[in-house]
Amino acid sequence: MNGDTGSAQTHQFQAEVAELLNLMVHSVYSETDVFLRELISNASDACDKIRYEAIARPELLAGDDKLAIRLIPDSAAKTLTIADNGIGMDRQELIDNLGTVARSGTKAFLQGLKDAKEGLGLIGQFGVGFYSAFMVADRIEVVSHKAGTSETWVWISAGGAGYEVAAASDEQAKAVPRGTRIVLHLKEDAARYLQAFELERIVRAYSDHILFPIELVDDKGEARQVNAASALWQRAKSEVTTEDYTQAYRSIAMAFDEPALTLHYKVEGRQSYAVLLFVPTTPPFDLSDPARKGRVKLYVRRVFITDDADLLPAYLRFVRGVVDSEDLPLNLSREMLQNNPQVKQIRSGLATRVLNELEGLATKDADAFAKVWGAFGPIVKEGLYEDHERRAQLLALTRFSTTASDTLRSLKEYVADLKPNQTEIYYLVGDSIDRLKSNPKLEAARARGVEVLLLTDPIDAFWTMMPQEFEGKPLKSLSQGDLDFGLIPLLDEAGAKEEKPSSSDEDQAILTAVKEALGDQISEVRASQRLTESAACLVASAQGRDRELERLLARQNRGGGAKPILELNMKHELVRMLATAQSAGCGDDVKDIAALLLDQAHILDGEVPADPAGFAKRLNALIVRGFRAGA
Ligand SMILES: Nc1ncnc2c1ncn2[C@@H]1O[C@H](COP(=O)(O)OP(=O)(O)OP(=O)(O)O)[C@@H](O)[C@H]1O
Repeated sequence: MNGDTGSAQTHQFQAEVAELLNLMVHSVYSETDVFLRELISNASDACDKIRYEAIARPELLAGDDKLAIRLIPDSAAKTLTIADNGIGMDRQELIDNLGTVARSGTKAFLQGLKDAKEGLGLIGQFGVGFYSAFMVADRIEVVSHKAGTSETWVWISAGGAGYEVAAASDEQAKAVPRGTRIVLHLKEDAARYLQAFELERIVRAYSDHILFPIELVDDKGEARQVNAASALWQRAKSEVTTEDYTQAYRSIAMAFDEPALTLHYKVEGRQSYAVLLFVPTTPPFDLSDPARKGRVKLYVRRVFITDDADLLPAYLRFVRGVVDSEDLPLNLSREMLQNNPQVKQIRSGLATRVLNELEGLATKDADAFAKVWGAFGPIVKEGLYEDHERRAQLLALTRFSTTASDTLRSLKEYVADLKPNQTEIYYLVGDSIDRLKSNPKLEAARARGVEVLLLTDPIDAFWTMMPQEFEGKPLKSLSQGDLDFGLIPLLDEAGAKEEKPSSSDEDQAILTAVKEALGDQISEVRASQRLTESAACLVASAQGRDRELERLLARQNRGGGAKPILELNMKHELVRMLATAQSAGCGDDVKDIAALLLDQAHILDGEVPADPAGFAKRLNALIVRGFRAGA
């Protein structure tokens, strides 16, 4: 019996839990069935845990080694009980696990849940599983006995602000010799969860592939197994229907959508393992979690080991599923997982296979691939930054917005459409497609019909930092370093005879005067090869970081601050005016025009001029002077 047989202690829920419960209790969601899947999934996790722990401590299973989950409806009491003989929880675990939500991003999740019309999809993904039971119950009692301990504890809550934890009565303790028994006092409108056929239907729909038997207990106390409890990944592909896969996906990934891609195969040879992986259609909720953790579950000979084995690289963390090894030892420790050569081999094989399958999908069904890319492209691109080994394959998979088309393009398509003498793949990084499209740095490329990749995902500024090439063509930023489009013919040859950047004395004098006027706000002033219409733009040096990356880092106060180069369009009227002002000895005009050119270049990059008031003042002064001179 429990050492502490004192009266019940009342605890407050963590604020986020209280808010969550409020949402659940007053739930307007019609699909409340999901609560059962959540509780069964927790029960199954508890069975997984004890089976794993028992590898080292077999005594934990003593007297009761047939792990199972039981559903016990009681029409008279209007309760539904979900019981398991898994690992159980002690007093502190009841408080920690059922009184708080440990996951980061809870606030964002709650907001998402409030905003979403169809918020249910988020419930399981975020792991508020247990609390979803308050959609159907107005009071919940959890009686739990942790394996290997001698105490049984009861957690009780009616939603609201708090819960109670007390030592179990003798009768309760006897009913739960190990594991957890969750008694739901069903709300009036949830009475259908007392009906056997309804429970069976939900189990088949959501939890058929749970590995432990789920037994439905009738009013005579007789139990009947209602799930298939088979490891679907061990079955031959020919025996599995699309419907089976969808169900398995939903139960393994706790998802509600259809898988966009299913990989089911067995590897045999030096190492044998079965793989069942899914690419979801809708992005899982934890995709932007900074931990960037994958969730592929590792089993060893049907025993669940961990979902924390990083079986896929972080940039494939949206892939869900199972790997079941025949050869790994059951008692794999964390260190072994890190360093085990067999696990390493599995990792490498999996990543390659997933990328191959994605490639296959892109070839076979471009529309389906476009959807996958739309949902996960920005994540996959992280691989361009961190997976050097597979970079070429990843670049081939990547789809880009470009100046040439309204639909996304691959580099293969880009390279097939190169202009005569074009030896590089051009790109521009920024924060929105529309803003990039009006960026003056595109002007010279546009005049030659040269296609430019428009990169707007935050990760783009990072992977482009490293030298990249596709089929021997280097990728080149239009906002960095020197550009030489000279050999690529203009579209309108007749209209504009290609001119090399001017280097006349007058031009040189303009460049020197502007540099003098702007001082160390810029590192250099030079004649531009990229501009045909606009007067000025800012670029980074060939050795420095690209402009967009500088901006990103500066925004996060992480360095940045390298001085840009100001490029001038020597044919532009405003720039030519500098020469006139200079020869007329109007030093102030030269200064104002130079400052204005720099401010314009910042604005065209989507930035605010360093001194907005000064900018407005100078602009006004110049306009007034212009009008006066013309009057
Ligand atoms: N039947 C059970 N047996 C043992 N522990 C349980 C049981 N049910 C819940 N728990 C514990 O309570 C925790 C919280 O459960 P909850 O359903 O809220 O989220 P979760 O299961 O951790 O997340 P997810 O739903 O994403 O798997 C679990 O992680 C587990 O530690």
